[in-house]
Amino acid sequence: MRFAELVEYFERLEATTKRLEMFDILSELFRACDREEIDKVVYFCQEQLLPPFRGVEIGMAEKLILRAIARATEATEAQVSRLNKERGDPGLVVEELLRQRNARSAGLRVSEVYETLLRIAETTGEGSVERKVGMLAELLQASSPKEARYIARFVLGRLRLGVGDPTILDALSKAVAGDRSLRPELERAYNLCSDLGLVARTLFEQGIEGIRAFRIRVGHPIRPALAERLPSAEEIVGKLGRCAVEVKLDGFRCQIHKDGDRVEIFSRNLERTTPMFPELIEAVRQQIDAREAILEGEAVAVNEETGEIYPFQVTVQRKRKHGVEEMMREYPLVLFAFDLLYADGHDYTPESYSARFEALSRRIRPDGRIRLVDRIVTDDPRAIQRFFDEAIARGMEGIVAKRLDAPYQAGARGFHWIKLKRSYKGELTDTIDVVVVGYFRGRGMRAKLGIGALLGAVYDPDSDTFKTVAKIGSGLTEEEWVRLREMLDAIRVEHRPARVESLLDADVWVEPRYVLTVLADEITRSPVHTCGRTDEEPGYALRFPRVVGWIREDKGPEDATTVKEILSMFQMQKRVQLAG
Ligand SMILES: Nc1ncnc2c1ncn2[C@@H]1O[C@H](COP(=O)(O)OP(=O)(O)OP(=O)(O)O)[C@@H](O)[C@H]1O
Repeated sequence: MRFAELVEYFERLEATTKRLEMFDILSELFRACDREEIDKVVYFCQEQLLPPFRGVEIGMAEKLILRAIARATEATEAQVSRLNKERGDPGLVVEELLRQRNARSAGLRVSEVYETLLRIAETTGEGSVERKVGMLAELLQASSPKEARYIARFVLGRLRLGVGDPTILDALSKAVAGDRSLRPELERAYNLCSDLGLVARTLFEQGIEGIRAFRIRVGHPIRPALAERLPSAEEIVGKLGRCAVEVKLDGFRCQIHKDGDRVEIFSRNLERTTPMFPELIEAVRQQIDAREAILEGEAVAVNEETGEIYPFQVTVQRKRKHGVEEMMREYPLVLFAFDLLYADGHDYTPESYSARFEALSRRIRPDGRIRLVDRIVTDDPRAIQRFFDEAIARGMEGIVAKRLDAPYQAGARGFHWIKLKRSYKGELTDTIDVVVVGYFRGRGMRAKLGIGALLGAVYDPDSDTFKTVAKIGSGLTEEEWVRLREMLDAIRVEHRPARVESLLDADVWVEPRYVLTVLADEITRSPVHTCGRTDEEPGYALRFPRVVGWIREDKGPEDATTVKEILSMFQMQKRVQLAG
């Protein structure tokens, strides 16, 4: 496929405000692809060169892109920079400048553009900045004005097509089978490898048989299993019967892949975090009794003298402050392992929790930074309550109860795992993670800041859409409001994104990207929000929502709380209110 053709599809995707239309455009696009390029086209749609766990980034700041534009268009850097200030989009700048020169495309193919961009990303070391600029300038020079617009935006990370992974899965299914029937099988494969390009290419090369034959592999992160909620120990036993109850630690979720001496660690949202945890890498080499293994656990800072687990604020410094080396000396981490997914050719994911935990305990050699998570196995709600109270007293977040006979459910939130957290008096028993989809300018004092309230949405994986649930106007300091507004302005979009369903009209719409944790008093029925709304019934809203903390870096928009979770929290709240 020619890149010019792909760009036509990008333009159509950008223009649509309807999710279904987006689905149709994508399936048409995929149908037009051949097997050599389908993975690349999928990556372009996801606005990446490779899945995030591969850790490949183009690594060019706006300044360098402007320099490449100047070189490609033979304008001066000052001219380019001035024009960029006016337009606010280097994509439009390069388009305009090339148009003035009557530039024509050299007939670039999708794979050529992709490979050049990958080469730019892989260029490192001395003199790499200049080489990157040179390669990009050459690519832009070979482009038509419109092609250059999208290349520049892609390199900047500002393509903003607003396409979600489930929509891509649906569209792949439609492109091959004519309908959405293949989605569950494609999704299963995706959950096992976290690489949509690979799934697409396998589908195009080997058909659905290839997808069915998909197995987990060391080095490819598996999309993590997630927990549901219930409000009490009684309800947990009611649902699971005899179950395992583990402490819920508040640190970094780590999925560890061991291949001989090579060890990789992936975060909850499947980014490669290996460099953050040198002491755990070493511990894996020493303590894990397997040549190849995939295991999961939570890494937390532990006070070696008292054995106490530090609060999250201490653990998280590993990410924010100083160098890793220094933090490692000051607050070394311990990994509390809770699951084994794979070991030496054996896929444990279809096996029961009991079998997996037993195998996990056999594979960990004692005396090191890798330990088994604390747990009990019981069918007595009082024992669970006691374990829970002790966990809270030790500063833990709560507990996670696990169904003994459940397989590992990659990429799914289900009642195989149930979390119970400390409840805040008079408030919901859990916080809610909303995606910011827009903001309102506000009145009075707030108008001065340029932002008065956020429009927060939750995620609906079935339709791959974001549905509004709250207007949030408190919880941040003035400085934080201003900082957030600046961050939102950088991702603003012209019209309501196609995947956002809203009855409210935000003053500024933004690409759904940032997730904030919100505390609220309760969930109420509301006619103004689209979360849970049907033709006959009003939606749901958060009462007195306020932001706690800051943007959740470990969560992408699709990791926000889901519509289904809001509905079940609403039911839980009714039961708790009745009981109280
Ligand atoms: N023993 C444990 N078993 C499973 N997960 C645990 C355990 N201890 C801590 N965790 C953490 O709890 C998370 C599971 O809770 P949940 O499914 O709600 O994910 P989440 O959306 O990140 O939730 P939260 O915002 O509550 O951390 C896991 O991602 C993991 O990081």
